[in-house]
Amino acid sequence: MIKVSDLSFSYSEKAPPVLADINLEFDHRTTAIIGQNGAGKTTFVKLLKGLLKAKNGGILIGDYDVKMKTAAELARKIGLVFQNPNDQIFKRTVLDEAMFGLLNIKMGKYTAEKLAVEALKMVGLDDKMAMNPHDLSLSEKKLLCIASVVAMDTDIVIFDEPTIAQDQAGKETISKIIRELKKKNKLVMTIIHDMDFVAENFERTIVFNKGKVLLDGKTREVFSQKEVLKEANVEPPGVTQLGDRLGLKKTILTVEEFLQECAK
Ligand SMILES: Nc1ncnc2c1ncn2[C@@H]1O[C@H](COP(=O)(O)OP(=O)(O)OP(=O)(O)O)[C@@H](O)[C@H]1O
Repeated sequence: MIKVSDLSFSYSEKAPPVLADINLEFDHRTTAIIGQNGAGKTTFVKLLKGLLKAKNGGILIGDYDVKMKTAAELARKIGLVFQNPNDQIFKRTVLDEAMFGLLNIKMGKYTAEKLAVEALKMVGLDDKMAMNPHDLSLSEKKLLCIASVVAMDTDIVIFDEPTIAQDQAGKETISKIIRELKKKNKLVMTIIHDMDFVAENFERTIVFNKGKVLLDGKTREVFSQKEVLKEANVEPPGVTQLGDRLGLKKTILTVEEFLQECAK
């Protein structure tokens, strides 16, 4: 679905590369990209979305060469939910905000409204459609941003730190959205520091360290490699560490798994 070949990137001629020789392929597995601050995750995602252009290397999304496509063309293929909702929201009502991207790609008003309402239902904001987005809580603003991207029905949806400002109910809503998008055969990716959420929701995990891929594999396998993770200053989820300290053989990803293993 996405093929990244020999991708390198620097913000300026003189600066050292932020990303160096990245080769990755993405299929339909839900995929988390993790790594400490400054590892290059956001830069990578901006390159996928065409917000930055790389001089070296290539990115193919299906048969699209990202370098050759306009922002509008890429908007139909790949959606990005920003970390900070205030960077994304600017319309006067929740419904207008959710419709904005669709109208921007010249969709008819009737269809745009239908898709936007469906997406707002998915995130549980359909009873707040007439409200000003700025009167929503931070958690609701984030859900609105998710709805605006989901409404676009892109093949790829990327969440930048989806769980920030979410309480447990908000996190569960986001987990449900991820599952529904996967059911629709979308590629769901995230860049994230919340390891518990990664363990619970993502099949594949890629660890970036200093602009390179340090680990890439099934989430359980990645979190089992605690010594390598240390190199990237990444701590496995709390429940994984607890299971390890108690000497459990299996790498534990969720509280349910922990309880099951302890009951054996
Ligand atoms: N616009 C920019 N101009 C110059 N350097 C930048 C710019 N944006 C990011 N950088 C630098 O590029 C490197 C990678 O940053 P990036 O934001 O991609 O990392 P990250 O892994 O997403 O970090 P975080 O987890 O903090 O979001 C950092 O050293 C950062 O300071």
